[in-house]
This record gives sequence, C-alpha cells and structure tokens, in this order.
Amino acid sequence: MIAAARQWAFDILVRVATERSFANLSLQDALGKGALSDRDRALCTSLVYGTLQRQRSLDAILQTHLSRPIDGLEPRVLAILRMTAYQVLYLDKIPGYAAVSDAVELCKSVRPKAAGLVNAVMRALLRDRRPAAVRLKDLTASVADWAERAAVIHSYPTWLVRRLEQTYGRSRTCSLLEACNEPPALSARVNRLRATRAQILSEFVEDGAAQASVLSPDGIRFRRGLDVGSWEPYLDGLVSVQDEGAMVIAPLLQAQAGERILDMCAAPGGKTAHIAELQGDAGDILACDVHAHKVRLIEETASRLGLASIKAVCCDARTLTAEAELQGAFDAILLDAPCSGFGVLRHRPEIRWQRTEADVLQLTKLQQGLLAAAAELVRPGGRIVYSTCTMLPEENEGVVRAVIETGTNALAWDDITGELPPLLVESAREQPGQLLLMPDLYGTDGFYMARLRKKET
Ligand SMILES: C[S@@+](CC[C@H](N)C(=O)[O-])C[C@H]1O[C@@H](n2cnc3c(N)ncnc32)[C@H](O)[C@@H]1O
Repeated sequence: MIAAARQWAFDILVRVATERSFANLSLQDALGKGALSDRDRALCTSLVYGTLQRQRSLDAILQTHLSRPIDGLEPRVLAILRMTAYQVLYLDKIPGYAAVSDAVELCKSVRPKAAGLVNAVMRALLRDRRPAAVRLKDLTASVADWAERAAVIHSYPTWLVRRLEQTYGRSRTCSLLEACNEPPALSARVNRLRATRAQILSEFVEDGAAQASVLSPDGIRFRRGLDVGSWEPYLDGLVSVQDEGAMVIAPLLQAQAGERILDMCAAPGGKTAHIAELQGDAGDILACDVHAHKVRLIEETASRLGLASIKAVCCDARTLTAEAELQGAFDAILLDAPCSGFGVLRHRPEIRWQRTEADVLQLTKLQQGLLAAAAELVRPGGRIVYSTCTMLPEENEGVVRAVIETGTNALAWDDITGELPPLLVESAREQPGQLLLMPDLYGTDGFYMARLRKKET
C-alpha cells in the first residue's frame, strides 16, 4: 500500500503543476481534513515543499538517467520522479527502497504504461551513491555562466539568480539562495488586546518549544511545528500566525487611537489586524482588497480577533482617488503591495517557477500606481508605509524613488529608525527611511519597508 503521506503529497504536487494552485493552501486544505497522523503530516509537508524547492536540481540529475527531455514527460509521471528523487537525494531518514517501491505503485495507479520507466530511473538513481551536492557540482562543472551554475545547484530560475547577483554580489546571493531553501520557522503574534506574550509563552515553559521574538514585542518564535488550526489560543483570537519579519511593518505606521487609517492591499488581513491591535481597536480602519473572496478573509480575521474597528471593502485601491471625500482623508496609509513574493519562497517555494521577469515589470507599474494613489489619499503631514515581500530592488526602492521623483505629490522619505526593533536599527542607518530585511539574517521571510511623509502644504 502506498504511504498516505506520499499519496497526498503527490496529489498536491500534480495540482500545483497543472492548476497552478498554491502549495501552502493545498497543504493546509489537505492537512485540515485530519486524515494524516502527525508524522505523516510532517512527511507530506516536507515532500511537497522540498520537491518544489529542489525542482531544477532534481530535473538536472534525473535528466542524466533519461533518454528524452524531462519536460516532455506526462505531468503525473514527472511529479512521481521528482518527489521520489527528492527523497532519495535530500532526505536521509527515508529508506530509498521504500520511496522507490511507492513510486512504482503510484505510477501503476495513474499511468501504468510508465511504471517501467519510473522503476528503471529510480534504480539507476539509487545505484549512484554520490550526494546531490557532488552530482550537481560535477554536472555544472563545464557551465561557464556563474548565474546558470548557481541556479542549477541551488534550484532557481537563472534570470532570478542573475538579478540577485547584479544587486547583491555572488557571495550574498548564495547566502540568500540557501536561506530561501530552509524550512520556515513558525511564529505568532500575540493579540495584545486579549493576552500577554508571557501568558502564551507559559504554555511552552516545560518543553521550551517557544521563545520571545527579538524582532517584535508581540512576537513568539516556535522551535517546532504546531497544529495551529486546533490550537486554542489561535481559535480564541489570542494569537495570529505571522512571520516575525512581517511584524516589524505595522508599527512603522505609528497609528494612534482615533486615527483614520487606510490599508490599501489588506487581505488576508494580517497587518490590518496588527494595526487595529496597536490602536487598541480605537481607530477607524478601511481595509481594501481587489478580490471579493479575499475580503471575506479580512472579515474572518477581524472577527476571530474580536476587532471592531476594521471595515473591509472590495475595490481596486487605485479607484479610491475618484471619491472626492477620500482625498487627503487618511492620517496614515499602509500599502503592502502585491509583489513577486521572492521574500516568502520558504513558504511558497513554487512561485520561483511561476513568476517571470515580465511579471515583475508589470508589478512595478501596479505598485507605482498604488503608491501614487496613496499620495493623494493621505492628509498633508500624514504617513505612508510602503512594503513588499521581495528582495528585487525594482519593486522596492525603485518604486518609491520613481513616485517621489515625479515631484507632484510632496512625498519625502521619513526616518524609521525610532520605530524599528533595536536589532535592526543599524541596518537602516545608511538609508533611514527604509529597511530591507533579508531571509539570511534572522531566519525571517524577506521584507522591504519604507515610510514616506506627505509634506504639510
Ligand atoms: C501582499 S498581499 C497583502 C497581505 C496583507 N497586507 C497581510 O498582511 O495580510 C497583497 C494583496 O493585494 C491585493 N491587491 C492586488 N492588487 C490590488 C489593487 N489594485 N487594489 C487592492 N488590492 C489589491 C491582493 O489581492 C493581495 O491580497
């Protein structure tokens, strides 16, 4: 019988490949059905994330055992080969024969004709005892282009590696590529209106599985996984799951009780809720998202956390400028912009294969349009926080500079060092209006954040 974890992981991988579904959401969905034991949940997660992360490296190695181009294979057969090669090459605790035997059985159940091929390729893979890193080094030894070589070894598209190399140099790029292939740490933000961090941490005193975050006074970092969906403090609205890096962003808005706030791109509402918590739920927050189904997520977040000051609406935030009464109406605006998402590759490994350079160019236009709209909607003297979860400079500083340099909106960089956690202040010293939090520094996702102030007229 095929191990349940492999069957589920295979189904998710096929869905990601053929329907472009999100691995993290498909996993959440599958694991939420409660059909898998804790051990199988962990294995299923590792198979899905690991196979997607290492896809390019796996393909390069698999190709050496195939007589035809690997991308010509039927998607289900390809998913079986990749998932099994991942176990053989990257997981030490899985016996190779068990993975291969399940691979053949899986193939018989979905594509019987290809079972012989799967068996032959996997046996050949098992016979070669060299570790993946050595095989990849040998395979790329004759590749002259550094970016191409690094892209195969660390498993990324070449264009992205080249772009990072141009921006950060080779050594930092390697460190980023490695960090983004690490498993993500789980972290949570305490809803300070309902609990204290000490209260939540007290649950973990005995096994030491959680510790206070050094990046946020409300943050907790876990040393092991947790079934958040059935964790009481989560169900009772005492905590939200949020990356520690993301927790640094809402405080930059300096939102005070009574202030009118706009969160332009708000779903699923993680940062909106953080703003409301920091305002003591005594502000007036308009939270927009362009997708109706995502607006419901904002409402669910607010309701779970017991936050009444958030009003969620479905609209393209750029169109708000057409409403005369909203011009200059907000004390502060968060623009957590739609972006390429390369800072969250640890949570969404597949986006490296889905996003293209052309997407990035399109995104920068959308980001600039949204920021220009924010400049119209904020009051004179008001603040705009612009953030993304990517390390690509054209979506970050490039967007902010382009909008400031139009010269029509009276925006200026605003020093954020006073609101940053002490650990990050040094990193922002050179350019005090912005910060890039890189995934290879503190084990967080990658985030860019900048604060702008509209000059008083
Ligand atoms: C980075 S996510 C926001 C995450 C959110 N701030 C949080 O912390 O939970 C960007 C969001 O922008 C939304 N979006 C994209 N284009 C938009 C637009 N023109 N107007 C409003 N929302 C938009 C997307 O649907 C997506 O939910």
